[in-house]
Amino acid sequence: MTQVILTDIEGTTSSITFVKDVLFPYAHQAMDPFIRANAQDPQVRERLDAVALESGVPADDLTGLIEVLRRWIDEDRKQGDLKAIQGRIWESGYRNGDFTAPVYDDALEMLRQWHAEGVALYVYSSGSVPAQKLLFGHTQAGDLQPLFSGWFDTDVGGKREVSSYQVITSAIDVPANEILFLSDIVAELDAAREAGLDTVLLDRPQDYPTPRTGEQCNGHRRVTAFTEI
Ligand SMILES: CSCCC(=O)C(=O)COP(=O)(O)O
Ligand SMILES: [Mg+2]
Repeated sequence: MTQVILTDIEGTTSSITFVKDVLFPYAHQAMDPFIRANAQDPQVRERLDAVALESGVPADDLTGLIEVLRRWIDEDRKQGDLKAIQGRIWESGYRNGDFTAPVYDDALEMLRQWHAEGVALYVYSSGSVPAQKLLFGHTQAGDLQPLFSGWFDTDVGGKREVSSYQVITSAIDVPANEILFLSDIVAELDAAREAGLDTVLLDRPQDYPTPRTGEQCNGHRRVTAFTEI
């Protein structure tokens, strides 16, 4: 019996185009002024030091660090320090009303229904927890944060690592087979299944115009909307 639903965001509750065509370009454009204005903020400085260590760029070379962060955005790197900095940048975008977050109508309907039925809802995304809260706090349907019982990002590990789902299962404190993980990425579902979670593949035509069938689904149940779950 499913007690908990753990959901991905990009390609699952919300469109890939919102992330790739709105959020990432916004962070790319604002990266330079944000870093120059906030490099002395201890939380930002800590992230920049980590980026310096990983990239080999000197920690005092702001221009070089900005270049690395922008390149990582272009490469869609799921890197924790980049994600934390992106979250800080998006904060002003949401607060200024530069954009709101689209959540698919079927996802909205079912998240509300599951919550009303007593199913505990959690998020697991590569986006930082603050970025997840901003997204669900600024949707076209208003603030959806109260629907969720908890949030996980790559602080628990990468989304393709089995151990990440073991950490999440322990944190939620529910047997793994009573947690249903929803994602558009088969490799993430493979890792979750190996940790004992139930899985469903979101294969939305808006995000994946060529349906993934047979072997490509690797045994995960495939749906095109939350209403089919
Ligand atoms: C929290 S919104 C930003 C999404 C993001 O940065 C990202 O990389 C999406 O990853 P997901 O794990 O939700 O597919
Ligand atoms: Mg995804």
